[in-house]
Amino acid sequence: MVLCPVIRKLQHQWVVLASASPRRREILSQTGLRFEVVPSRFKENLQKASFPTPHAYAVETAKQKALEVACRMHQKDLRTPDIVIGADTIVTVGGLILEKPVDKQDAYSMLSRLNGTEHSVFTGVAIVHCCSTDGRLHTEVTEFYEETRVRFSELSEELLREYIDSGEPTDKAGGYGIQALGGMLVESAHGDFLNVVGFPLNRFCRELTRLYYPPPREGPQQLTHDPLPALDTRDNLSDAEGGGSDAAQSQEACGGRAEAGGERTQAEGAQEAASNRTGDGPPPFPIGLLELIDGFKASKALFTACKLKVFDLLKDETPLRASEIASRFGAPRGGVAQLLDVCVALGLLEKTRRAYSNTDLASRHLVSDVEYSLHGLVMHHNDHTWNLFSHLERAILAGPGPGHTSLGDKATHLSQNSRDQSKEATLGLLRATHGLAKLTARQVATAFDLSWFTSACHLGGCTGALAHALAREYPRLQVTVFDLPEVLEHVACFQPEGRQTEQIRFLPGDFFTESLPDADLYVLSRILSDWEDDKVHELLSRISGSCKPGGGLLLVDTVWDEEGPENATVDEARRAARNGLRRALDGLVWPPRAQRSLAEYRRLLQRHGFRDVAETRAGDQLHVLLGTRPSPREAVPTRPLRGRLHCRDA
Ligand SMILES: Cc1cn([C@H]2C[C@H](O)[C@@H](COP(=O)(O)OP(=O)(O)OP(=O)(O)O)O2)c(=O)[nH]c1=O
Repeated sequence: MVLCPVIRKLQHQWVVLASASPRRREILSQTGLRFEVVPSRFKENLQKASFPTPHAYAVETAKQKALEVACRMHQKDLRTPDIVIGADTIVTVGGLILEKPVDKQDAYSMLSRLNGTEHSVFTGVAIVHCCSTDGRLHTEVTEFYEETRVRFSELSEELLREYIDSGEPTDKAGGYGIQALGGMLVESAHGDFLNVVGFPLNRFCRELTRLYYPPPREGPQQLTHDPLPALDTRDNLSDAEGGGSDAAQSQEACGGRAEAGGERTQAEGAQEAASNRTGDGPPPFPIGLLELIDGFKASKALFTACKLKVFDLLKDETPLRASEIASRFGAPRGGVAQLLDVCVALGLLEKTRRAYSNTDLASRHLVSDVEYSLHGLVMHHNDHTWNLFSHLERAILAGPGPGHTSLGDKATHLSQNSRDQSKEATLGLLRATHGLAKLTARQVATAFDLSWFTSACHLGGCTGALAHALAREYPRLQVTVFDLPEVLEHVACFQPEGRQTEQIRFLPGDFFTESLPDADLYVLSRILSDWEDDKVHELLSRISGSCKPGGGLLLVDTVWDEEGPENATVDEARRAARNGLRRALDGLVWPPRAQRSLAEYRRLLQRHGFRDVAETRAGDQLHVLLGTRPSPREAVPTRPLRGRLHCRDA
C-alpha cells in the first residue's frame, strides 16, 4: 500500500537504491516504492578531516555512492535510471566519526567509547535525478541528512564482549544495531529511529514532497523506460571488464570522453558527472529559472480547474474520461483534456487508462466541500489577487503614497470595512480565510496548555474555525466568537456538526466600539498586523481593561523577523524564507501591513499589563504568544471606530 502520495508519482520512474544494506532495502520497500538494488562500489575513503562537520562527510559519501552507481549503469547498460538513491550512516562521539568496525577489537573500542554516554547517528542521503543527452549523463543532486541522538546505558565489560561475539556489530556503523540485540544497549533515542537503522524514511518522504510538489522536474520526467520489477538485485552489472569502478572508464561513460592518464579519483569522476561543468560548453540548463518563468501558468491552470470544479466532479472516486468531463461542462473535449493533463503533471490528478481521478492532495484540499478545503482560497486568488498582480508594475512605479497607489485603491476593497463589500465578496473572503484557519486551528489551540481557562472570547473570530478547535481540545471551555454582524450573518454554513457546538456562541459586535464579552482568555488571531500602532494600543488596552486578574491573552500572528526556529534545519529555514517571500509579494500590491517582530509583540503585551509572556510557533507561518493579567486594570476609553472585517484576506 502506498501511503505517501509522492511515492505514487515515482511509480513510473526507474528508481535505484545504491546500497547493499538490507536495512535500507527493507525500510524503503515499506513505502511501496518500486525500486532496484544496485550496491555502490564507491570506496568510503573520503578525507574526514576535510569536511567542516561529520554530517557533511556522510552527505558527501552518500552522494558519491549514488553517483558511482548512476555512472556505472549509464556506462554499462546505456540505460540511465531516473533516480538513484544513496545513503551513508555514521556514528559520532566526541568529535570522532565511527563507521563499520574492521574487526572485533575495533568493535570493542567503538562500543567502549559509546558506553554510558550520548552520541549522534547521522545518515546522509542523496537523491540523484539522472538523464542522458547525447550519450552524456546529467545529474541533479538533492542531499540532506538527519540526526538522531542515542544514549547507551552503563554496560558491563562482559555484556559488551558477549554482544561483539554475537557477530552483530560487524556491518553496522558504531558497531551496534539498534533494531536487534543492540537495542539492549540503548537507554534512549531522540529523533527518527529508522535514521539509526540506516535510512531516515520520514525526512526522505518530506524531501520528495518538496521536490515534486509543486511541478515535478522536467528533465528526469521526460525519460522513458520499461517498467521494472519491484525488487531486483543487480549487483553484477558490469563485469565483463573485471568490475571495479575505474574512474577514467566511468568518466568516459558519464561525460562521453576519455581522460588520458586516468589518475583522477572515482569521486572526482563522479563529481564531474554531476554536470557542474564550466568552461566552453553552454551553462547548465536553468531548470529552476524556467520553472519560475512558467510558474504563473501552473497557478492559473489550478485556478481554472477549481473554478470549473473539476475536483468536485471527481470526488466520488469514479475515474472519468476527458470526454465525459468535457460534456459535463458543455465544452469541446480538446481543451478540457489538455487542462486535465496539465493537472496530472502538477500532481493534482492521476490518469489511468485514459481516465482521470483526484490525487490525495486534490481530494483533501481542492474539492470545495471537504473539511480542509482550500477551494475558497484558490477562488479568492483567481477572482481578486490575480488581477491585482497583473498591475504590479504600475503599483511599484507609483509607489506608496497618500491613499496608497492606484492599484492599492483597487486592493483596499479586499481588506476594508466589510460594510462596503457585497455579500458575495464577504462570503468569498470568509471561504478563503476559513480554509487556512482550519488548517492551523489545532496547532494554535494546542500551542499552550489552556485547560485552566473556562471561558474564551475570540475577537474577530470570523467563522469560528479556531473556536471549534479550542472547544474540541478543552471540553470545559466556553468560547464566544465576537465579530461584526455582517460577518456573522454568513457563518452558519461554516459550522460543523458535533458536540463542540454547545460550547460555542457567536456574538455580533465591534471590538473597537462595543464592550467586550466577559472571558478568562481573549484571543486575537491575525488581527494586529492589520492595524497601525495607535489602533493596536487602543484594542489591547480595551482587552486589558476587560481581562480579569489571572486571565490571559492569546496572540496569534505572523512576524516579520521570522528565521525559523532556533537551530532551524535547512528545510525550516527555507520555509521561513518562503513565508517572508509571500509577505513581501503581498506587500507589492496591498497597502503595507504593520508587520511586527516577535519582540515587538512581546513588548506590546507587556505594555498592556500582560505578564509572563510565553511564545511558541504553530506550524510554518504563525507565532503564538500567551500573556496573563496579574491585576485588574481600568479600561482606557476609546474613540469609536469604523467597523471592519476582522479576518485577514488570504
Ligand atoms: C547505528 C546503526 C547502523 N546500522 C547500519 C546501517 C548501515 O547499513 C550501516 C552503516 O554503513 P553504511 O556505510 O552507511 O552502509 P552499508 O555499508 O551497510 O551499505 P551501503 O554502503 O552499500 O549503502 O550500519 C544499523 O543497521 N543499525 C544501527 O543501529
